[in-house]
Amino acid sequence: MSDHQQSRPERGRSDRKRPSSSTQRNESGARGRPYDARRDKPSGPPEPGAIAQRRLEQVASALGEVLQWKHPADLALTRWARTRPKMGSRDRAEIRESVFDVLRHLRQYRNWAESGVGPSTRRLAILGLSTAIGQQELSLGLAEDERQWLSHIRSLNVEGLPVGVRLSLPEWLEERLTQIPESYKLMQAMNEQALLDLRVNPMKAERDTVLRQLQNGPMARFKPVAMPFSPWGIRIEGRPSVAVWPQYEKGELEIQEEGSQLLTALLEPRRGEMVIDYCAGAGGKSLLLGALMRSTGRLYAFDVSASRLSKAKPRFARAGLSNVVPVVIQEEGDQRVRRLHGKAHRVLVDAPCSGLGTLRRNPDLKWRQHPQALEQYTKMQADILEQAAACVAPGGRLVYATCSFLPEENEQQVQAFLDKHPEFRLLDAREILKDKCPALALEGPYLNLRTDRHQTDCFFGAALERITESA
Ligand SMILES: C[S@@+](CC[C@H](N)C(=O)[O-])C[C@H]1O[C@@H](n2cnc3c(N)ncnc32)[C@H](O)[C@@H]1O
Repeated sequence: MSDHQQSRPERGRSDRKRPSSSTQRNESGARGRPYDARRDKPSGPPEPGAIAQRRLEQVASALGEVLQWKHPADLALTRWARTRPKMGSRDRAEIRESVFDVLRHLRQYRNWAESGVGPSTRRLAILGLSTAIGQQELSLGLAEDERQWLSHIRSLNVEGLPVGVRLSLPEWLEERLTQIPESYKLMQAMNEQALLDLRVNPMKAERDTVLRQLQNGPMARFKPVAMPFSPWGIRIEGRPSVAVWPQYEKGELEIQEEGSQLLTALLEPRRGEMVIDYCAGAGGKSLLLGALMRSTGRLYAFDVSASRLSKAKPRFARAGLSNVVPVVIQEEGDQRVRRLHGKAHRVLVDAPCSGLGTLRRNPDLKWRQHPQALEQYTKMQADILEQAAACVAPGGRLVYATCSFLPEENEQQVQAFLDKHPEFRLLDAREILKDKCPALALEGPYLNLRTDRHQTDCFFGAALERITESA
């Protein structure tokens, strides 16, 4: 289940300043202090390739953990790293980048890994690490046959491979992509790393003021720029710890993907209204909703998960929001939900979904999702939409959203709802967003964001209005 959050930022390649292979590094990659790969011997110059060898072993070990698919890749990596406290942030970043590269290209890499000798996880690790640190640096730590194998693989022309292998798609997903226009371009874009998206808190700061501060201070090295569409968004390169930036600590800045910002804008909450974020999770969208309401009125943050909601509470406080009421609700028949029937001006349903629109950040979802899970999601989405819609007041707005590109989770879901509920009508997202996001080009009445066209995660949003009271 995806929660639409950006996973911990990955370090962009442009951010990497790699020491030359002859430079000595300690285990965390810092220059100057010699790293002793033999550990129990006195400190001295590393043996040639010792660093690359050790890194390769680490990547293979981390992959062994992640490829069991017991947990999302981010969590599996965090657990794996927890048992290796001596690793520095640079070690972790390089290992993560290598593992994620393997996850993005798993089908293609498995295809290549069938050739060569030794354990296949090691060959996958070689391919991932060669992307992360470069073939030349890695070669120092390889045996001669591995070096030859890697050179051979990297010289092959991927254009000759079947599409599903070239793009590393599971077969079930490859089949479903036939429903989606220009799906090749879409999936190519989804195999790229995403940059890191930030959002200014409109209650506390102006986007351009914060942007100037970042561009003129030490954060300038992350190349902050205004987002193309979101009026609150700033995009940066690299993987800095934004949580220690003063603007973040003051609640002026949040991490939020641009697509998620635009979805929130589709609800257009106003001061003094009663608004429900029906699947609030850790509060990613509630934060912007509350700020757009200028902390007035009442914003109910509902979720069935107490642990997710508990993560949202400190974020609301940091953002200076006092209008949010977090409520852990029951999946069905919740009395507190019933009491709000027909009362809310705006309701957002940020539904649980396959999360396939976030493959840039969560490439493991390709391998962890499956058609049976999709059936469960679509059923759950229809049920939640039904319950949330009951809370919308006459003339009120309902926004249904997912971070998926699959029609069965998106347009088809909305169409089925509209067929059943003539008291709702579809609004045109282009009309709603045209003043706030003048550069945003949409092809129909839905907010249909695609990574290849909008450089955001794939988000879907439909704005509906209740035109008469339901019977
Ligand atoms: C896509 S995530 C929400 C992400 C969140 N809106 C954000 O921006 O951070 C979907 C959420 O729906 C919640 N959920 C699942 N079933 C639900 C139900 N029946 N009613 C309300 N929330 C539900 C999940 O716990 C999860 O937090």
